Amino acid sequence: MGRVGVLLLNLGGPDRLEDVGPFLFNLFSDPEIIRLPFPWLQRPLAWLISSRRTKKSQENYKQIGGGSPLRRITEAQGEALKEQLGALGQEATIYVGMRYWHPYTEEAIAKIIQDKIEHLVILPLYPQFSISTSGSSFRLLEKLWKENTKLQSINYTVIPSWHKQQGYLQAMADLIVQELSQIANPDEAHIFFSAHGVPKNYVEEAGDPYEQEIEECTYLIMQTLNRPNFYTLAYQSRVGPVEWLQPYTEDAIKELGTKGTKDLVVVPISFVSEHIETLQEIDIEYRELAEEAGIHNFRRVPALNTNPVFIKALADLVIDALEAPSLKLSQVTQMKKKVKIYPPERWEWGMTTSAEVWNGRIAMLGFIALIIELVTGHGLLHMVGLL
Ligand SMILES: C=CC1=C(C)c2cc3[nH]c(cc4nc(cc5[nH]c(cc1n2)c(C)c5CCC(=O)O)C(CCC(=O)O)=C4C)c(C)c3C=C
Ligand SMILES: [Fe+2]
Ligand SMILES: [Fe+2]
Repeated sequence: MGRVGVLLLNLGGPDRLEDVGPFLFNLFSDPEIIRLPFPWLQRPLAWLISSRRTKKSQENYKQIGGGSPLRRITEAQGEALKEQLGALGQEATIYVGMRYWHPYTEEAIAKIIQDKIEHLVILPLYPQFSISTSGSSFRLLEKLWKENTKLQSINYTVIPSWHKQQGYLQAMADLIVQELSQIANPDEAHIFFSAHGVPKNYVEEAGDPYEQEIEECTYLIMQTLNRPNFYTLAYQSRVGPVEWLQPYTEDAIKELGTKGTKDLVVVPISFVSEHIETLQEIDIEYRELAEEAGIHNFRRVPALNTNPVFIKALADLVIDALEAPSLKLSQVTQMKKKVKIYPPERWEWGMTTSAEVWNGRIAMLGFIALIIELVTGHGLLHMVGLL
């Protein structure tokens, strides 16, 4: 085999407080994050939402040391993966491609071309597929591939999602056991899986498999754990006024408090690194909420980061992918399309009735907000709770 590369895909996060605004602008400029019927509206709306959200978001980043640890952790995962692959007899160069901040996916691709990589494995660091995460990165890569003939000669394969991978499930179960072992009555503790949410219409209209993969994954972790504890799955980090996947984490915590739960072990499920939503949202906001609800023993299972069992799982995924027939970016989108998932036309043009309604609402909101903002200096989006 010739030169082998692994491209790790991730979201990216602002390294410093002054990066928060431009990071948010990049995020909201992505049509997979905010769906609009008119592409020309995307950037003005992204500008509006990001500039109104920056201050609040910066306050949160301040609470975790003034920036996201995501770059540092993802790069450490890359180094550990390289070492593990080497130990298994597979030399490879690892590249990190972030969607919304440095090092950008485009930068990683430029290095891959420069290094004359011949075999490439594309591995998103999201165990479960969502249109808004891995889907967005695949979209971007598809575009880069179409534009560049040098990329077209690389023999590459995509790993769409890996939420059932044995080593990954084991690593998650191990971390939960470690946390439970610190509680006086471990069997009494309630295990609380908190997944990052997505708007409900992603699943119900666009056919995003995210909810199903999260549910399967949670179930399989509980099976691997093989303990008698009760468990709950809920969704965190809702943004904006529309309905997201339910139950919401805050509601579920309050309800458990009302029912008399005393020991809660929170497991972040949709992301493999510490980031703002584990360090700030769970550790600070949800902890406070739990305390108020009478849950006095609130614990959070750490993210996988460079956990050796997890890194071995990633290495196994890469080795299996190199041995299996290759899966192309277009095949992933086609494959999902067949089962009414990830339909590009529908996605771009909003052909379903309710997507139309939602697109219309957003467009209208954008227009009105832009005008009100210009005239009064006060944002409408702020009033409706989007910011
Ligand atoms: C699997 C994980 C994630 C999904 C699904 C996801 C969807 C999603 N996110 C937003 C809006 C925002 N996300 C933000 C930060 C952020 N999101 C994820 C992961 C998922 N997002 C991570 C790991 C991070 C943090 C990175 C870091 O800095 O540590 C933010 C910015 C932070 C803030 O202002 O709150 C926004 C905004 C939407 C709208 C969405 C689905 C459509
Ligand atoms: Fe997000
Ligand atoms: Fe988020």
